[in-house]
Formats: sequence, structure tokens, C-alpha cells
Amino acid sequence: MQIVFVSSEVAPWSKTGGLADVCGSLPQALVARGHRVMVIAPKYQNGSKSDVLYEGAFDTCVKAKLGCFGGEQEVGYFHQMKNGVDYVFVDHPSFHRKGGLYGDSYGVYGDNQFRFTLLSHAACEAPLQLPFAECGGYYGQDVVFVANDWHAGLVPTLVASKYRPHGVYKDARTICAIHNILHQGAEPSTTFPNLGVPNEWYGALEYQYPEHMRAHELDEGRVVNILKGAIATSDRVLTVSQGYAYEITTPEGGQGMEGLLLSRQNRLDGIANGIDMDEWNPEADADCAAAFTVTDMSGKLECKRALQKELGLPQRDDVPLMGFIGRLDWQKGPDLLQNALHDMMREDVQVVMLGSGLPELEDFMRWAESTYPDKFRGWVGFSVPMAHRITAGCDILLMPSRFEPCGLNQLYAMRYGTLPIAHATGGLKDTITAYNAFGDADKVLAGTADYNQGEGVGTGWLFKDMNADALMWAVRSACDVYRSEPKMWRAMQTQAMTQDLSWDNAATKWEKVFEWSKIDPPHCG
Ligand SMILES: Nc1ncnc2c1ncn2[C@@H]1O[C@H](COP(=O)(O)OP(=O)(O)O[C@H]2O[C@H](CO)[C@@H](O)[C@H](O)[C@H]2O)[C@@H](O)[C@H]1O
Repeated sequence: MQIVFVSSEVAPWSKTGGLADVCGSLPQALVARGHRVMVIAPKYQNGSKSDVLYEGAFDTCVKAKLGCFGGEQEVGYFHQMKNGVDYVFVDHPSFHRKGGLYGDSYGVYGDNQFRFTLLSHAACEAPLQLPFAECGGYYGQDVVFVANDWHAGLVPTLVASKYRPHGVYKDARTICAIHNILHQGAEPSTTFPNLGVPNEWYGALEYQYPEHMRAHELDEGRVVNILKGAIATSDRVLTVSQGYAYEITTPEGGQGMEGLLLSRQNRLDGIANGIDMDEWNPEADADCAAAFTVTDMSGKLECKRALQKELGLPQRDDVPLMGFIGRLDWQKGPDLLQNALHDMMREDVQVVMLGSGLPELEDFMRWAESTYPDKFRGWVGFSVPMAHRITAGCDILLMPSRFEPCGLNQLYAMRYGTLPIAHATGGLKDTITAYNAFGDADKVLAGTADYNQGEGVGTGWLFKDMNADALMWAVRSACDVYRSEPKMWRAMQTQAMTQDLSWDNAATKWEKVFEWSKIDPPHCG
């Protein structure tokens, strides 16, 4: 099959979170399974050293004229082939600016609707206009588009409204892939004409906020919601774990989309993410002090000591070192760590947090570090090498996410024998096996345990209630096992490290969804 991923970020070129990791590595796994895959993302240029990442991409010299925002917008395309995947970067001045991908210190950019409308239009044109002369020729019309999150969410609506009615992309299919339903790309309904979607399709995008979410009495709460349009018009909807696929059909998890998703339940699937086994490999991780394997964990201890030294924490082997990596926002639950901090600091533990986001939580990290200098370190910022060192050097990874569509950090952690403590939600619940005190540590260590018969020991801790007491229960349980039951700890690490976390597994399931999408007629014919 020919598959076209459309995404606002793709690693290693542009990354703020897990979406970039997925769009960087899943396509390679699909290519390894014999598919032809293109990934389309913006060519960001922010004047920093990350700009050089695009140096390997060459200008195709194709210019597409896109009908939106009251005229014709011209974009260019750059192309780089890597590990068999066609990475295509959309070039437009609105992607060239200082600051982050979506905003800067003043907040989110005011023209994001414009920037990502361009991305979606450009993506729809790419298979038709890019010749790929030396590598396979035009993709043409027989493609499966995967529109990731709201930024690419106009793709299904454009295919259904602008192309299919004119006989183009009749055999193509569109998948709306939801990595995070919190962000939907909603703007006032008066912006609809900007989108370049035919007028009669307004209803597909219209959404009305419930009364309690409106600003004032005269506010009708009427918006155009790009993700809603994608869910309504795509051929299938896919999200990144089975647990989250269920949660988004409930009022608690659906962020207003639950009704629509329920109506599309027979076309909704959940597939847990895999990980890039080369980038996250404890046997060969250039960012870490030492290498280790499941049979020889001595290098992990070296990583721990090196991390303690780098952070200026007391170098002690016996103290459980716990890490947190992630955006400091409501989703990831760093405020729960804030609430539990005093209790946690009463235990004999060390904690390191890496993240950036809400200024008050960044300040909390600085405050905690100065209050507990022997036990707490806060690293405000975004550093992939540091994320690797924390993942390798810690004993425990904390993931108190309020909701988590899949979560990648817990998968990386388990590969490095770092046991996660996580809120039992979404993909965390699906991918972490809870500690089982009655499991057979000897059999797990010998590789003969039958996990279906309850002989497994688990790969981490899951707490159900989103409060500090529940988190502390899990922290104390984990610290007990760490200190008093080294064999059990080792068995949990073994179970965690020997799981198949690779993309091969997930790619086979994605492939099935592509096949199913082809079997059914288009949802909007
Ligand atoms: N300060 C920092 N420094 C360095 N690296 C940092 C960092 N903060 C975060 N990261 C990295 O960003 C990625 C975060 O990925 P996640 O999947 O955990 O969450 P995210 O919410 O971004 O993704 C959304 O999409 C993904 C992909 O589907 C889902 O797994 C997830 O549940 C969903 O919320 C990881 O690679 C992590 O190491």
C-alpha cells in the first residue's frame, strides 16, 4: 500500500512530544513490511541550530498553489529519503520564525489555523504533484492518508469535499489518528471561509460548545472544529491504545467528541504505540555512561551513579532514584507530584524532574530543588540526551498523567529496566502490568514463567485515584520492593525488558486497519 502520514511534527526534524516519535518511526516499520510511505510535515526554520537538520532535504522545485484564506497560497516541497521513507517538508514563510513549533513565550501563534490549513492542503496535493523521479514516481491517487491530530485534520474533510466529488482520490482512504483529543483546532465559526472547504460542508466542521464553556451570555459557542471534521469525514478513526479508544467515547474522556465517536464506534480502533528500538537501546545509547543488557545490568548502576554525579545528588546505590520526563501541563499531572512532594521527601528517595511548560510548575521545580537540595533536582527545558540519561539512570519513572492516550516514556523506561509508577489510565493501563506479589520471580528470571497463568511479577505500579495518597501508596510499595526484595525487583526488570515493545507488532495492526479501510466504501462517497 501507499501510505501518506501528515503531521505537524516528525522526529528528528521537529519534536515537542510523542507525536514526532510516532511519525518518525512507525513509517519505517511500515516500509520494512513492504509498503511505500511518505511523511509530510512543515519545514520549520527558527534560526537555531536545529535548522541544519533539514540540510539533507533537497528542494523538489515543485510549487503548489493552494486555495484557502481568500486566495492562492504558494508552498514548496523539500524531500529527503531516509530508511526507505519519503520525508516531505512543506516550505512556506509562516513556518519560518523564532520560537517553538506552535507558539513562543507570548503564547500560541495567532495564525496556527492558517499554518496548518496550508499543511493539510499541501499534503493533499503532494501525492499528485511530487514526481519522485528517481524513487518510484508519483504516488498518485491510490493512497491511504493518515491525518495525525487536528493539525492535519483538514485532510479527510478536503478529500471528501474537494477531491472525491470531482472523481479524484476515489480509491484513496483517510484515517484520522488521534494522539491527543484535548487539542481540536477550534476557531470562531466566522473563520470557516478561510479553510478552503466547500460551503455545503460547513456542518461537518461546525461544533457548538455546551453552555458552561461559553464566555458570556451572548456567546453562542459556535466554532469550526477541525478535529471534529476529521472524525466526521474520515474513513476510519484510530487512536494510540485500546484503553484510550474507549475513554474518548465517554463524557470524561471525549472532550465533547464522545457522541460523534460513539456514532463511529464500528470504525474506531486503538493500537498501542511501539518504540524506536535503535534510538532507545540500552545496549548502545550514546547519551548514557554505560551500556547494559537484561542479563548484565552492571552498566545500569553506572548510569545511575553518573546521573547522580551530573545532577550533584549524593552518589548512593541504595536509594531509589525516581524520574519524571514530560510537558509540565494538566495532562501529565506534575501538580500531583507537587502535592505529594513533602510526603515523598520524607521517604529515603531521590527525585529528578525534566520538563518545561506552565511557568508556575517550572517555578515549583526550582523551589523544590532549593528546598530539598539533597533529594530533588529539577531540569527546566527540553533535552533529548537528558531524557535518555534519566530513563537509563533512574530506578523508577513517575507518570502521574491525568489522561494518557498511549505514553511513550513508560515504554522507553521499561526497555531500560526502569519500572514505571503510573496513573491507571488510557495507554498506561494497557502497557504496564501491575506488580504481582504472588508472581514467580524465579520462573521470570529463568524465562519460563507463564504470564497467562499469573506467574508474571509485573512491570510497574498503577494507582487508580488521581490524588497524592494513591501516588504515595504506589511509591512506598515500589520502594519496599526495591529495598527488601532485590530478586523480585530484578524479575520485574526482566519482565519489563523482555517484552516486545518494537513497532513491528503495532505496524502489523496498523496494516490491518489500512486493509479494513480499503474493504469498506468511502465513508463520505
Ligand atoms: N523536557 C523534555 N525533554 C526531552 N524530551 C522530552 C521532554 N518532555 C517530553 N519529552 C519527550 O517527548 C515524548 C513524549 O511522548 P509521550 O508519548 O509521553 O507524550 P505526548 O503527550 O507528547 O504525546 C501524545 O502522543 C503520543 C504519541 O501517540 C502518545 O503516546 C501520548 O499519550 C500523547 O499524549 C517522549 O519522547 C519524551 O521523552
